[in-house]
Amino acid sequence: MSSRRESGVPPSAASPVDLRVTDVTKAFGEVPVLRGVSLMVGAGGTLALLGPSGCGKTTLLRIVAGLEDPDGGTVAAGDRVLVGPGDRIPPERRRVGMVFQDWALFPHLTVADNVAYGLRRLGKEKIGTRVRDALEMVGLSALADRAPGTLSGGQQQRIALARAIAPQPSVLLLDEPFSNLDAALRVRVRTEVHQLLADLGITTVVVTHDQEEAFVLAENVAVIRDGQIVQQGPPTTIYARPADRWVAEFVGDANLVPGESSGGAAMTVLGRIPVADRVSGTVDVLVRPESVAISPGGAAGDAAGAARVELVEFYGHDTVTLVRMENGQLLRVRSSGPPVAERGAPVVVAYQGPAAVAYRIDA
Ligand SMILES: Nc1ncnc2c1ncn2[C@@H]1O[C@H](COP(=O)(O)OP(=O)(O)OP(=O)(O)O)[C@@H](O)[C@H]1O
Repeated sequence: MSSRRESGVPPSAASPVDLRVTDVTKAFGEVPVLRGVSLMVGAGGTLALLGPSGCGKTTLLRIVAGLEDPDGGTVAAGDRVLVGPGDRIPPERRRVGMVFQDWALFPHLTVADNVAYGLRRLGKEKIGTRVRDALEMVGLSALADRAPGTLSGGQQQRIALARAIAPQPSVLLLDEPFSNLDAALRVRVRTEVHQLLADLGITTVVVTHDQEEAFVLAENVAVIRDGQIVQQGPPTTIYARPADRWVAEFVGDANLVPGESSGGAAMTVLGRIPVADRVSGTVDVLVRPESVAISPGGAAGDAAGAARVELVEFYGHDTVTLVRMENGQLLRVRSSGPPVAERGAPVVVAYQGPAAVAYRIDA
């Protein structure tokens, strides 16, 4: 896909604004769906709203877009309150563009007419320019006269994006943008969209249930569970220091290794593991699979780290080895390159990461 940098297409005319969602609540009937959600996206930044199915992500996007009204709380973009006590800007005047999960393209309209859909209040000439710019931006100028049904999934996805950016919104919302694409296409289209977002510099919220997608696309991630934000921060922080066990397991492979912690270290079946924040007492230590070194051969006597290989998964770029420790605990170990030991072989494993996060058992 040609990008703005390559094509010379001008950036969105609207200057970036920040987006602030403050204490938003929403219930459908008696069922609370959003329970005091607050988040901030810096001007021109990208935030991924990451959570499991049914936790309220789409509802929040629809509230920002104005397709749904909150029961309480405020949504503001720059100096404009989009919705809040006593304020409500109608959807068409919010300058918020949305790409729906199913793309919602009109099958009976051409690609160009789909992209022009949100521009009806502009003059004919301006509409033509905006449509051309938007299609050029997503690299699909040649397809302007086609019907959406004759395009590939990846192309339809880009048309939906072009339609959302053509009105030059201040805020762009993407709801599960790649869920309609098969696995092979998804990674390529994701990179294209990532490049486009970087070029556009529009304040963007991407909704996803896919941790990898959230981490790749956004410089900030808000993790949502049961209608509440449980953690917000850069992907590296969320991965390394998850707020609780649930987040730890939701954002990647997690071994939770029991131990006794005091004085900044926990004694575990893997030996001594340095622990962050001097958490003490009976704990679960978060050990990411790549923080475990594995070597073939048996451990001397009853030394810590003795294990046996239960399963080997070779991924090409790396290998995940499932090992069973002598106390029965199963551990996932990720090492670069090919497998180091076969199923059933004795191995020795050792912790090799930075100070680990520990969760108190009674917490
Ligand atoms: N208009 C509505 N009327 C009644 N219930 C609704 C309505 N819209 C959403 N819900 C319910 O609210 C909850 C949250 O839905 P929402 O679509 O926001 O979740 P989500 O996190 O986006 O999930 P998914 O990824 O599966 O789309 C769900 O239980 C859903 O059934």
